[in-house]
Amino acid sequence: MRLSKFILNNLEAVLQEWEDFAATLIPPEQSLDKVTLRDHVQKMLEAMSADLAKPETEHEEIEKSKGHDDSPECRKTAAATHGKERLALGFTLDAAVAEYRALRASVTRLWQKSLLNKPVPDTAIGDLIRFNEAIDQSINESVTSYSFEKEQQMRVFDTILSSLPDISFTLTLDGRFAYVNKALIELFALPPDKLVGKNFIDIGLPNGAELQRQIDQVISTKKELRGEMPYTAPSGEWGFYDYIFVPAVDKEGVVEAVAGTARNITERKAAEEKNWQRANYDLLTGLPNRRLFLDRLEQDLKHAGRIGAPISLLFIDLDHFKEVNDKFGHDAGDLLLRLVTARLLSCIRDTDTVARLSGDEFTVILQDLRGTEDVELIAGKILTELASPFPIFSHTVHISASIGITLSPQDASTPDHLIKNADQAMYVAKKAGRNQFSFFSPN
Ligand SMILES: Nc1nc2c(ncn2[C@@H]2O[C@H](COP(=O)(O)OP(=O)(O)OP(=O)(O)O)[C@@H](O)[C@H]2O)c(=O)[nH]1
Repeated sequence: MRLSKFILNNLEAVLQEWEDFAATLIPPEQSLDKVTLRDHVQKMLEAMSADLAKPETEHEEIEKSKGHDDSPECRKTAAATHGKERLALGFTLDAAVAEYRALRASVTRLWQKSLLNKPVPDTAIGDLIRFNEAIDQSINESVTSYSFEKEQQMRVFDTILSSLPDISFTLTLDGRFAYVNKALIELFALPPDKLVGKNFIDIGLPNGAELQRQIDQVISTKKELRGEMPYTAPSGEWGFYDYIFVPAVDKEGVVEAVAGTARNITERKAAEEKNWQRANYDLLTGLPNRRLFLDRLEQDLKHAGRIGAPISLLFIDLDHFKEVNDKFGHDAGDLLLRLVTARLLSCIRDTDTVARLSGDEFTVILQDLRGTEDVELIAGKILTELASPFPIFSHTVHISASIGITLSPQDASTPDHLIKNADQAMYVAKKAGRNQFSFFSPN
């Protein structure tokens, strides 16, 4: 019997044998238990048999020996459909090719079995060679259509990612770019061939080594990682970016690549910074407001507690400030508050804090004090500074201040307690005639 006839007569047996054998070659998750998968292989076998049944012309034989494929369109179509379909079903290229290995082995084995103890027809060897050639050509067709389809998918994928303003890329396991989208190409101002195959250090990112370490971490932990970084583009444009590295894990749970996206968040950052400034600083004087002052006081108390150093809190209230507003107007009062701020800042060190609590109330936190003499010295300096005349518009304005002083840990060690003490001491100074300081006393 000719091989072509044998295949058609034993189609079911061949398909069953192929299915069993292919199942041993193909990873379990790429299972062959779908009827359509079987149908395509059946179509391919039918096409191959039809091809084998026709005598091969001398021209075809010569063309085949040159590696050219003159085989009928129906076989080519069946093989191409096979490649396309396997890709759509998530088969690896290896698994798709393994199916052909199984098909070749199954047909050969069953045919040899059928010839056992029977005279081997003269045409047997020739048929087997042609069958093998048909299998090789089908593999070729299938692989070509698989790769073409994959490339097309990549192009669609690239078109989508490149239409986004966000940066997208994939990295190999050693942190080299494998794919880069248009936004990344434009940001780095480098053509794709200068990016692909390079890592973050190669392309000169200042924090390249840190990014590389983060990629290693994503691979070892299999967990995504987010970060933020500033970047100055070759165009000179500065920006702030947030990024995320995500591990791409295969079906066995092995990380095969790292995908990354990054977004320019410069405007969002600026808005956040502005909001933070608004929430923590006084608009008129630029000094920390009550909220930031409380935060600083808490931090300073913790630090002082750790190193065992005393700190001091001064509560400063301007004397008769209302009169300035009443006499020279609110704008003059505002200007005076700004000038007072500058003078207060000139009396303290950079590590100390001056804050505006409200209206004409200011606080000062003094750190690293050697003793109360230091505090007296600074409080005295503040009184002198504020008592000096202020040029406000075309006027010369005279004011003074009353200062209450409390010490930590001597008087108290919590922010609330200290503020209460300093406020109380300030009233004592006011009552005593203003333009003076007073230390807190529990009595
Ligand atoms: N110009 C200006 N005035 C303010 C501002 N905030 C509060 N004030 C005014 O500051 C004044 C504070 O007055 P007080 O502290 O009550 O009184 P004082 O005149 O300083 O009197 P003593 O503290 O008793 O010496 C009020 O008249 C408020 O309206 C501000 O931002 N700008």
